[in-house]
Amino acid sequence: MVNERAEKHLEKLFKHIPKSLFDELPLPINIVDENGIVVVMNQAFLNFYGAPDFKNALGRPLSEFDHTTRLPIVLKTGIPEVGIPHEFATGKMAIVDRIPIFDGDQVIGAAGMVVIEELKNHDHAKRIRESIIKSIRPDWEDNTDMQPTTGAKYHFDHIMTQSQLIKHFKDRARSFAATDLPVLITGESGVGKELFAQSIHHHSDRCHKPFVSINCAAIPETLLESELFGYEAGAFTGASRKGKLGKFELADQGTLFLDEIGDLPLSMQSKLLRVLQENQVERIGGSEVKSINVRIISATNRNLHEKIKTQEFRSDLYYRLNVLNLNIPALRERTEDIELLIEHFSSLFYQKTGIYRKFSDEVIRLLSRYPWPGNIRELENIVYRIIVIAENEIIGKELIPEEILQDILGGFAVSNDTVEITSGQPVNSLAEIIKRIEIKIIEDTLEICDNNKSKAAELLGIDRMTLYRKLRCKTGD
Ligand SMILES: Nc1ncnc2c1ncn2[C@@H]1O[C@H](COP(=O)(O)OP(=O)(O)OP(=O)(O)O)[C@@H](O)[C@H]1O
Repeated sequence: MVNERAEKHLEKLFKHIPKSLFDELPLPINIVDENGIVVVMNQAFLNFYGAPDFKNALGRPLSEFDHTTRLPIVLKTGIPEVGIPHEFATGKMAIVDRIPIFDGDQVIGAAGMVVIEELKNHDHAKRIRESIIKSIRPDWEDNTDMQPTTGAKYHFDHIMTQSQLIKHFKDRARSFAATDLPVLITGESGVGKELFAQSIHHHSDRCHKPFVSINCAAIPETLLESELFGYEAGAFTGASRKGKLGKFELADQGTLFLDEIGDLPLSMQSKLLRVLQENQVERIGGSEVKSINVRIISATNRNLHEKIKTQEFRSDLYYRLNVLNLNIPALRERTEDIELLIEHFSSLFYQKTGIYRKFSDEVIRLLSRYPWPGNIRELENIVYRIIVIAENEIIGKELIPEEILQDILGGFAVSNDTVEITSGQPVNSLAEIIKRIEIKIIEDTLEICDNNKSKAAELLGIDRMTLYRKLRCKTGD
């Protein structure tokens, strides 16, 4: 279906593609104009989306029909988003591309495409996708994982590590994948719990069935029940006329990932427990009970033992979820992975944008001292943040964000690993140990500040004379 208003956009973008082709094209695609109004929506898209009403979106703002769409954002930024996992308003997950359409340097529209598995066997559609992406990014190479229909994008090869401990956890998780038992993954925020959950699903017999995830902390308590169990038409005021499938039904035969399970309100805990015990769900407002076959993987960064003690988490639910367990260590407990991950994220950035940057050894050494409270997610963000502002190919320490540098310095006082107090000289007293630690901190700060003593003194919150005095103590002057 091609709206008349689309003509001028399509002329520009698809010079070589006859417009009549859109409807036969097995590549789900929709195109919006500069105002976010839908100008193209092909049959493959409607089939994929599975909501027949969606064809009414033609000529209307896409966001009215699907609040999850990011095409309006791409219209604003003009930055293509290629091979990105996306959850549609229907709860369906897929890998999508969002490509801005330019007229000169002005964005005049954006195309959204869904990378369905069937494309693997359809050279023509694959080529069209490629030419659309290359129209905006000529050096792009396709390495998108075309397994979107399951909703899980990652598998064990995506878990980069040099740490023996993580390698051991990967082996353990592989053996968990061979079973159908519930797995509870614990660990601080950003350590890769979801990556492990998706990998287990991918490695299991359920890999061709859906992987559905729900973040129990992000959804308001009042909506959680309908999100999990669905509702019948007209079940409550404001409910959709057609009713809604819950995550359990969507995940039937596959895996349901209950993220942030430690934040699940108590009232929902008992309902969840009942479903897990009976393997049956009943939609809100419904009378029919439906049997479901779902493997549960849950994750939390909370201490569930503490929550059980304070009666915020039901122990019977805990035992049901925690049959198999993985406790993923924080990044600061596996600093040997930092360099590898920096290289990994730099190379991902290069693949996506063609921009190549190398982190100097000094920067890697400094970043390895940072405690990474947000773990790998924080490291990933910092790597991208630094690369985006870097003008030269080699990244030097001046690009490390100030707050990270401050933290590295603050960390010296508490971290034994960064201060060598047993370097061959006998230590006689606490005062001497403190003196050596102080000197080590001052030396490291000077290194960070390019030997600028005023700056180092300022960072350490001491005056310059004190800094000189302390350094003189070292040399015994
Ligand atoms: N070992 C790894 N190798 C490569 N990327 C990783 C690794 N571990 C985590 N990541 C990346 O770090 C980010 C955070 O991972 P993930 O979402 O799995 O963490 P999480 O523990 O589930 O976080 P949260 O508790 O906040 O939900 C993701 O972009 C993920 O791809």
